[in-house]
Amino acid sequence: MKIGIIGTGNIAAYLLEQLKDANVLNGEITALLGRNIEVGERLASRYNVDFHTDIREFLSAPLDMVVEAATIEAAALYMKDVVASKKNMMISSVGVFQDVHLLNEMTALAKLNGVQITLPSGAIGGLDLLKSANAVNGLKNVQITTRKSPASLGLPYEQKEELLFEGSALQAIQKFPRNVNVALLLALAGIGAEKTKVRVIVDPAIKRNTHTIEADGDFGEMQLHIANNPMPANPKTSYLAALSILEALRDDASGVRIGN
Ligand SMILES: NC(=O)C1=CN([C@@H]2O[C@H](COP(=O)(O)OP(=O)(O)OC[C@H]3O[C@@H](n4cnc5c(N)ncnc54)[C@H](OP(=O)(O)O)[C@@H]3O)[C@@H](O)[C@H]2O)C=CC1
Ligand SMILES: O=C([O-])CC(=O)C(=O)O
Repeated sequence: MKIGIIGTGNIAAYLLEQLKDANVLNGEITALLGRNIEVGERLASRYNVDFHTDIREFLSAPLDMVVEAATIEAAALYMKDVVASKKNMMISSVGVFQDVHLLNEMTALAKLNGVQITLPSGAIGGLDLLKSANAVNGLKNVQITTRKSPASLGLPYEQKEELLFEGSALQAIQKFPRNVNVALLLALAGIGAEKTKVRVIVDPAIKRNTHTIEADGDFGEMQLHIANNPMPANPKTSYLAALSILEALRDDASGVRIGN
């Protein structure tokens, strides 16, 4: 499998470093798309991949899979071209699907072009459970409480503990586009972005990015607490988010699917 990455930041660099060892995955990163030429060329020469700033040149490479690891804006800008060029795609900036019409449009485009769009589990878990719980529309309530340090939320160091936000996943992703992609994932796996409830707390005493997910419905109830180590290169992003892409790439290459 030949993999292209959109983005030249934290997750992109992590994937390049991991996949330089041919034993990690039955696949290799061959191309990068970015807008930061200095960083892009540095990564390209270090990991022996092609660097492009032009989407058409990037997509003319023989890629089987494109991993978006950039921003919601970049995902919105490029995903139609990727899928229309018959390449499978993995999207990290899941917040791009706050517009449900866009999700429907992309679903249709993927089917038309015979490719798969994957939204990896990212920095959380429990999506399998929510999907099963809602198999016959029996999921009633889903809530996520995200607690992060000021550094992870991009706030001043001296910020006191505070409930910064309480509302729907739809409102949350608009306010915190770099921090609550996970809320959109939950919404898409469950009861939608308007009904999924989100709380965001800044906590100067906390070192980890924590997400507490609560759900109930006809299946019963669940609580899942995840205390994620932040990535050193970007503390907004949890290490688990990068690991989930690696694992999703591995799953894509295997013949057996575990879960759901
Ligand atoms: N689904 C999930 O659970 C999670 C999702 N995420 C999301 O994953 C994404 C990647 O995370 P991470 O790597 O840590 O973020 P970083 O900020 O470290 O990297 C993002 C990179 O994208 C680049 N970029 C921005 N705009 C464009 C563009 N138009 N074209 C190409 N490259 C662009 C930026 O480069 P520059 O600005 O130098 O041009 C930057 O280096 C983010 O959207 C993040 O919010 C993160 C954690 C969990
Ligand atoms: O990495 C995390 O803990 C969550 C995150 O940033 C996001 O969902 O955007």
